[in-house]
Parts: sequence; C-alpha cells; structure tokens
Amino acid sequence: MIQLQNVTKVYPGGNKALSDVTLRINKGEFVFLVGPSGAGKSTLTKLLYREELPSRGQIIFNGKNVVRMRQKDIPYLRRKIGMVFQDFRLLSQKTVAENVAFALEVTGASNREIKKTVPAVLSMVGLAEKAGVFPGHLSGGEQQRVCVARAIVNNPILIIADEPTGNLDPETSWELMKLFKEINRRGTTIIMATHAWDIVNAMKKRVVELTGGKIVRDEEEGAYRYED
Ligand SMILES: Nc1ncnc2c1ncn2[C@@H]1O[C@H](COP(=O)(O)OP(=O)(O)OP(=O)(O)O)[C@@H](O)[C@H]1O
Repeated sequence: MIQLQNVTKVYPGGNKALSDVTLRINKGEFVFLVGPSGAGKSTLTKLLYREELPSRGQIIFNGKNVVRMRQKDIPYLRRKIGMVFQDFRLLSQKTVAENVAFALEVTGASNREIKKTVPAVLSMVGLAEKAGVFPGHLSGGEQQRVCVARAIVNNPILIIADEPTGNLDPETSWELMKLFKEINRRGTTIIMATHAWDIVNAMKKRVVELTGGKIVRDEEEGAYRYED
C-alpha cells in the first residue's frame, strides 16, 4: 500500500532529514516509527501526505505516485489519510461534534451523512456524551479521542499518528492505544511515530527505527531499543 523507494529529503538550508530510505508497508499493518529526536520520523510522515516533497526518490501510496501527483489530486490523497498529532490541534470555538463534523464538511459530505456519521464515530471513541462540549472543557485523553474521531470520520485507509501519547499520562495513553488497536483490527493501516518505549514493547508490532535519516532496524514484533 505504501512504498518509499530510495527517498532522500534535504530541507532548504541543507538539513538532510532522510537519506536513501526504502520502505514498504502493507495494508492493515501497524507500524511504530522510533528513533531519537531529529531522526526523520516526522519528515517521513509528512512525505506521505505530501506536506513535503522528497529531494530524490519515489513514493507510492495506494497505487498513486505521490511525488508526481497534481495539486488538484492532493485533497483526495489526504482524505485517505487520517492524522493525529501530539498537540491535538482541535478548533477551540467548535464543540466536539462540530470538530468532527468539520472534517466531513470539507470533503463535501451532505448534512444527512454528517448527522448520521458523527454520533457513530463519537460513540466508537467513547465520547457520545461529550458531543456538545468544547475541547477546552475536556481532559487531554478525551481531546485526543476527539482527534481520533476526526481522523477516522472519512474512513481513511491509513492513520498517521505523530507522538499521539506525548501529552498524556500512562493510563490515558493505554486507553488511546486500545482505540488504535481496535481501529487497526478493523483494517486501517496505522503508522505511529513515538518515543513511548513501554507502549512499543507491549504492543509487539512492527518497529522501524530511524537514526540520522536512515532505517537502521525493521522488525516484526519488535521492541523499542535505543537509549533516549
Ligand atoms: N522544515 C524544516 N526545515 C529545515 N529542517 C527541518 C525541517 N523539519 C525538520 N528538519 C530537520 O530534519 C531533521 C529530521 O527532523 P524530524 O522532525 O523529521 O525528526 P523526528 O525524528 O520527527 O524528531 P522528533 O522525535 O524530535 O519529532 C532534523 O535535523 C530537523 O532539524
């Protein structure tokens, strides 16, 4: 489903974030991206949804060439990818339900569809009762679950989570991981960049480790190894 072929990314100014990375991820996989700060994890995810372009190499996502994709096709690519960030990025002036609905509205969904889908997704993440609440009145774990609801509402084939538990306490982090596990079980591919070694060790999923922009390890049922 995802193929990176000899991908190198040099940012303007000369920072080399990725160096000759080749990686294949199949549909339905759960992949942890680990590695020290600055290893290139975020850069790799940004290349997938074309927030950044590689300096060299090819990226294929869902049968499409991401690098050569025309500007008008980028929204379709992004609709297939749900994003979850460490810092939530919810709209503070909109309620929980409105935040989730907004992700549907921008894709041109009908009101009928929105009315049907939003409650279903909120109940899946365990927030049906919080639909009318503003994000500022929610705990960190609840806010992150709103983000997950927003990420899955368009039925993406891939979820990219960049350090999703970075602002959560251990117990809340585990609750969130259960949710990701369930989403993955239903068939959605998940790529999660994380420093949470205990979670990586317990989940026993594929681990891809980057260091200095290179893949230094790629293991099925891997563990988190390097010293942070
Ligand atoms: N927009 C940018 N412009 C210039 N250099 C950048 C930019 N974004 C990232 N970099 C550099 O690219 C390298 C990789 O950064 P990246 O954010 O991908 O690492 P990371 O593994 O996600 O780190 P962290 O775990 O701290 O989030 C770093 O040296 C970083 O300084």
